[in-house]
Amino acid sequence: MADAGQKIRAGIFGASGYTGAELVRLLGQHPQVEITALTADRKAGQAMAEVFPQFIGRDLPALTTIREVNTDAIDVVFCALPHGTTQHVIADLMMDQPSLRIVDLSADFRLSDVAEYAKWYGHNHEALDQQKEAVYGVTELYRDAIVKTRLTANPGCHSTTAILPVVPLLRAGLIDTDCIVIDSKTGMSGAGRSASEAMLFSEVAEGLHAYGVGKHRHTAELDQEFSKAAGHEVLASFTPHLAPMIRGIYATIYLRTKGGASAGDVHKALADAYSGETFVQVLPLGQVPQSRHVRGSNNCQIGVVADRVEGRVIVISTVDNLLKGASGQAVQNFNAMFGFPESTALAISGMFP
Ligand SMILES: NC(=O)C1=CN([C@@H]2O[C@H](COP(=O)(O)OP(=O)(O)OC[C@H]3O[C@@H](n4cnc5c(N)ncnc54)[C@H](OP(=O)(O)O)[C@@H]3O)[C@@H](O)[C@H]2O)C=CC1
Ligand SMILES: CC(=O)N[C@@H](CCC(=O)OP(=O)(O)O)C(=O)O
Repeated sequence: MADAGQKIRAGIFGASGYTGAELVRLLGQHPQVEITALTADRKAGQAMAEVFPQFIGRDLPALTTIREVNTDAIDVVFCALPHGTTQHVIADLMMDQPSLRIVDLSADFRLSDVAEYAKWYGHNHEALDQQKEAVYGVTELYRDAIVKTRLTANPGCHSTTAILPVVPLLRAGLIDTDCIVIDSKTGMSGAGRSASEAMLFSEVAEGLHAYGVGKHRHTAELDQEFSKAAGHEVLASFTPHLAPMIRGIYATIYLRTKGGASAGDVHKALADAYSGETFVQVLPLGQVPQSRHVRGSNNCQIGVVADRVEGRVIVISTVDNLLKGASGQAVQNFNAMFGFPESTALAISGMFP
């Protein structure tokens, strides 16, 4: 538990990116945080307000390289760098500054099996000691471990959206583990600010397409978390799609129930699992969520609808990829790690319309 009135000094690595900017926006409203370092790569040397004019008038440190950061003057690092690069940055930080705590938004520390990491990411993991300390950061599922860890590995945006509804159903033994089908759509900001020409307005607007079909990296996170929840290996089908919107993940999940469980039973299990949670909202049975209702908030809204085919149920889950899918959950995890109420700086409803 942090002392009352004590300000936590936060460094945001990768502050010139989309998730970095969202961290600056959120932490600017956190009464117990002082942002003392912001880093960039190509944009190092610029003022934050030059890169992101929405921050004009805010008193923020200039963007520097990571090497220029005085790590003695920070208590927590929010690391919003590309995967691959991240593992080396975090290994150095954890070796140099044992008291530092880190919330990593990249994929580098999410998979506890480093052979799986090498398979899905195409290179070996080279921070094995640090990997052993990492806790997978779906706050609602792993809060007890997150409170104690030095390194929280914030989950992927598609992964968070699917894991929140599916894991409680696996734990309760309500669904068939052979038949989990996740059809997930994402907004374009999920690809980051340095995205390729495939993210141009003219390539994405007025269309919809699947990508990473049968081989998207978040499949590995789903395998890990679903297998843990079921107590045996579970392989789900997962296909992401790029939708012509800026923010949002919207997952339609097809499930087969076990032992005659109804949509009502599924709904009750989810409502019970999240009854004490601020950020996961299970809608009344039959009500369908919309991405626009969680946009700009840290909420995940879940709907449960009976399929006309007996024994099947359709579960729909949606988050804002930059909030519950990334920076919002990172702040939620930070709050848990430092003993602040989890909703500090996150008590914001969706931005609608
Ligand atoms: N966008 C999203 O919805 C989500 C993103 N994530 C993950 O979060 C992380 C950040 O994503 P996002 O903000 O979208 O990415 P962006 O591409 O928008 O930003 C990347 C940031 O990292 C900096 N950077 C890039 N390469 C290096 C390097 N070699 N050394 C130091 N700094 C570097 C960039 O600096 P500069 O601008 O100067 O080049 C920029 O600040 C990624 O790992 C991503 O996969 C996770 C969940 C959701
Ligand atoms: C639209 C788009 O490209 N989205 C990204 C997901 C963003 C995310 O969660 O990224 P990491 O798992 O890499 O941290 C993707 O599908 O790769």
